[in-house]
Amino acid sequence: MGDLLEVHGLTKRFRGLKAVSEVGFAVPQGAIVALIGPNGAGKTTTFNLIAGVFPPDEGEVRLAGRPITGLRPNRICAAGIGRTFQIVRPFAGLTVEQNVVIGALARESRVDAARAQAHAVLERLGLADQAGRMAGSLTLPDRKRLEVARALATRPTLLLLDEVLAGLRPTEVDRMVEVLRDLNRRDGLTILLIEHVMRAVMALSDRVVVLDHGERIAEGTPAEVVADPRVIASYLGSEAF
Ligand SMILES: Nc1ncnc2c1ncn2[C@@H]1O[C@H](COP(=O)(O)OP(=O)(O)OP(=O)(O)O)[C@@H](O)[C@H]1O
Repeated sequence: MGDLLEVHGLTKRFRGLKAVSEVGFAVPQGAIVALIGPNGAGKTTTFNLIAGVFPPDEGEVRLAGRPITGLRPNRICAAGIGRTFQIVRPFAGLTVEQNVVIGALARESRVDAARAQAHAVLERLGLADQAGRMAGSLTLPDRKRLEVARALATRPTLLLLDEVLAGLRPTEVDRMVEVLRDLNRRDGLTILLIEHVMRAVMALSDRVVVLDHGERIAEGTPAEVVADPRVIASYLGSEAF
């Protein structure tokens, strides 16, 4: 199968600092690809460039062969890219269900259809029994699942996940890994994830792209990447995994 997402020569500078420098990689249709690297490597900036938070200084992003570079976030969402944020920010004063309905309304103008879509997603993520709770009262693992639910409710073909496993206990990590694997295998959802939890990266990813100081320093299967001396020196050597 072809590539769903293609990133070519992406560059972004912040006041002279090259946060992302000529980064290129592809996410094949139906694959799970991980973006890893030390703090400040440019991972979230790369997500922001893909999701249209700001345009790149140079480079191109294509979704299913169509250029989407520099489009606004709502257009990128409509094109089929859903994302979560590193800092989980649900509308705390709204219920879990209302939060997910808002996600669904990004792609669906009828409220009843958005509500049905929200229910399906909550069911899928095991959050249906929490639908009436205030989002602000959820535990961290449930807030993380709500964040995934909000992104999924936009009916993406490509899901961008920014550290959805951070702060979870090992059993909670395993549960989320199962949810993501199921979304990928059963629904054919293509996933690009930023993750520091290497156990999950190894378990989930078909391919891994490694960034350091804004540059792509390695790419390969999980086994290839963890054996790469450059990756060990810049990142894995300092990670407990
Ligand atoms: N909006 C911004 N304005 C100025 N500098 C920024 C901005 N966003 C990111 N940076 C800088 O760009 C570099 C890359 O940051 P980025 O957040 O993309 O890294 P990261 O790999 O996601 O790191 P982490 O694992 O800590 O989330 C850092 O030096 C950061 O300080």
